[in-house]
Amino acid sequence: MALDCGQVTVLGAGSWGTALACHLAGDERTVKLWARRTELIEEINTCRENKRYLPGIFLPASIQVTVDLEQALAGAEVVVFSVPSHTFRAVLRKALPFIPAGALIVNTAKGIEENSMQRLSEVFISEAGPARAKNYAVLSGPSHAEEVALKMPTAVVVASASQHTAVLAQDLFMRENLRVYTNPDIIGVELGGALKNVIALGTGIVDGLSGSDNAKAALMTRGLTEITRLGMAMHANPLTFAGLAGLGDLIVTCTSRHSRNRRAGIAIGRGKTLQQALDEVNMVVEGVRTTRAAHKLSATWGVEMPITEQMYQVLFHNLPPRAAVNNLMTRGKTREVEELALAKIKW
Ligand SMILES: NC(=O)c1ccc[n+]([C@@H]2O[C@H](COP(=O)([O-])OP(=O)(O)OC[C@H]3O[C@@H](n4cnc5c(N)ncnc54)[C@H](O)[C@@H]3O)[C@@H](O)[C@H]2O)c1
Ligand SMILES: O=P(O)(O)OC[C@H](O)CO
Repeated sequence: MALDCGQVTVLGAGSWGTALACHLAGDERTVKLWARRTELIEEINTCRENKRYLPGIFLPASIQVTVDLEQALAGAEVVVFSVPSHTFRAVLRKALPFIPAGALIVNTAKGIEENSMQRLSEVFISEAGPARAKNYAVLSGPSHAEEVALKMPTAVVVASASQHTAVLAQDLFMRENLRVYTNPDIIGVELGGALKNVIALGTGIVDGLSGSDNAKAALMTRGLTEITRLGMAMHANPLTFAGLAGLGDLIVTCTSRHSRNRRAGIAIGRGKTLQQALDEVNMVVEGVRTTRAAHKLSATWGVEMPITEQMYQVLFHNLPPRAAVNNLMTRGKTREVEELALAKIKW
């Protein structure tokens, strides 16, 4: 049952913002879509299509596109952020003066701010103040825009410091084709959504190198272990990583042809430089910045993250991918479940 609210404003007219605007349109409400580029407005107004970011999807007339942030946000009861995570602080800062008090804010970006190492809810609080945290939710999980736009069955999760806000966001997005769960663990949901991109770059590299299914399964499983280990140090609920924002998104991003992170990894595995891979994908590949942030977080929290370490060396220090694989395979022997004590399983 969709939330009965008036105007929704979506900030960011890339693949995800456009797909979510389409998803939310059509319930007798106005959806305003804020885009950065004027050319996109002309294209959408004439063709009702976002050809670069979501080709082949019809945008209903109830979606109004604008480049004017003040106009986009006037009267908004819900504001959905769908800008790349590294631009979130700047866009938020510009938007805040125009966001009506009490509006529900849903962030759909997946990343960790590189310099501050802040999760995006922390970025939000640092800009908007703690009083607004109760209106803030994050939406995450395995949800490629191309499939949501085609109404393919999808399940996602919303997390918020406030249960009331999480349920409002759940009601807003829930449809026959989109099942929405709530989770109080905002730390885990944010970390899962951001860190899976590092692993997806890695499985993409394996696809580019050899296509070994065994190696990809090992990377996904051990990747999830190190994400969970960092998450636990940062006070997330370990079970969140077994859910949609953890395992679910890891699976889709590591295996889908739609994944930009995986595609960038494939190009690197085939011998392209990082820059050549990014140029080839030509859309946001958040795993690159997230690898730097995760590398710093691993040092800050004193958590061992061997896959992240090797990805960091490949992306930023020209370590050949085959050498990275070899480094991972020849590490000292260890136990599978390091947190044995926590799991209360003892020999
Ligand atoms: N595409 C998906 O399937 C999907 C699914 C779930 C979550 N997300 C998340 O949504 C966020 C947006 O991803 P996307 O796939 O829509 O990206 P995209 O590459 O398709 O589009 C990025 C959009 O952001 C705009 N942009 C770039 N820099 C900007 C800036 N400084 N200010 C304002 N706008 C700027 C671009 O013009 C473009 O419209 C990311 O954090 C991503 O992880 C994406
Ligand atoms: O295309 P990717 O690799 O950035 O992944 C997009 C979404 O995070 C999938 O849920």
